[in-house]
Amino acid sequence: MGLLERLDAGEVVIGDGGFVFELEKRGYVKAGPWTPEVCLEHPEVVRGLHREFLRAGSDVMQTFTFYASDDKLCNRGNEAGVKFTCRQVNDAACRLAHEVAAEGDALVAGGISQTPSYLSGLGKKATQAEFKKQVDVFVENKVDFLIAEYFEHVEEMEWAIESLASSGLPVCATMCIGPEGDLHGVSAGQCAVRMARAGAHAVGVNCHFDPFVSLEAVRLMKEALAEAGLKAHLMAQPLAIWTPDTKKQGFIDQPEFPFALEPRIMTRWEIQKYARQAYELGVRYIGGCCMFQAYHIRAVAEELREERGKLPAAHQKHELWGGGLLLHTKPWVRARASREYWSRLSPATGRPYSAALSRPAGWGVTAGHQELLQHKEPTTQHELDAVNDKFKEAEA
Ligand code: MET
Ligand SMILES: [Zn+2]
Repeated sequence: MGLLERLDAGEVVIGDGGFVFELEKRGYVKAGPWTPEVCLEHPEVVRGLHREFLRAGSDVMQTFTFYASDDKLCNRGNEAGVKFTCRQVNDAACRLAHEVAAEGDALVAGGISQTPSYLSGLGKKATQAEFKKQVDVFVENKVDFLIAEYFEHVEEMEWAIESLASSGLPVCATMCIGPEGDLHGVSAGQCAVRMARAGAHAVGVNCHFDPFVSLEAVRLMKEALAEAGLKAHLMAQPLAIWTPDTKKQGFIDQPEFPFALEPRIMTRWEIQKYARQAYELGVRYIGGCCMFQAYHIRAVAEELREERGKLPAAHQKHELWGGGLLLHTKPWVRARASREYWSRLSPATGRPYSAALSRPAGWGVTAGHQELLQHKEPTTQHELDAVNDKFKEAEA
């Protein structure tokens, strides 16, 4: 069954988790450019990560094509100075996703994301030309559906949806926004309305915020869609870290981004709560983004086992609510084999004197950088340009 048949029948579709952050940690993606050359450089690593998510219960193998538009990939050669084209990266990514999807009953989704062309103000034609190159490869590779994800300006998202819809394939659209809406001041609700009107079959959010903040944004989207009399499936692929303290741009604005976020990682039990709340809100495409690992996806599949009527292969090594601990040698650990225990536990950070909320280190940076670290996040291209100018001054 295809994506829309599954969603129209009210089934839960479980997405995958984070590739770009995970592979950065493993040493295959560079933070900064965040591009997915690894699909060609170390295909076995990408294949292995797809397999982990499949085993954990993902119904979708999403091509690792984040930031894989030509305008983003150009001048991003690997250490050997070899450059890969959009066509090469997207084609390799499609093959890897297909290969693993065939090992289960998974769907393959081709994914596109925001482009430098849009941010540099090159306009609709140039931006869509970038999307089209990716879509052509997805269509040739016969993916099952398409996802436009990680857009923070609804205008670019509309252009992306238009490009994807021209393929005739089902289109999912998630913006990396929270309840405050996009970076142009468009509310979350209006973003959903505009995504649905542009032709998206499923709309929602991905990345940038924690599962609970993200669901708040999806709730606003749901209300606005109902008010506008529009029908679209709801989708959520949030971070697997806590971001109760973020501003408009989510975890990008946290001082810990991107190299010190580990203390914020959610437990599997917290992700189970997310899965339940997402389901109750009516979200039927439930997955994850950055920091979401296979055990988090397994937690989604386990929480929704009755609704789905099945459990994933990885469940063989994980009994519900820590049941496997009954085989532990120590009786006080055996006593933890219960829902009562894990659903009520409040974990510590383990860091002496650690705080719940963060503060950037203030030493070792220039006055110019110091000012940048305190910046109020830009919400328009004009403001972003001004901050970039300041950055250049600070560097000079
Ligand atoms: C920064 S968002 C990245 C989304 C993409 N699907 C990934 O997992 O890598
Ligand atoms: Zn992400």
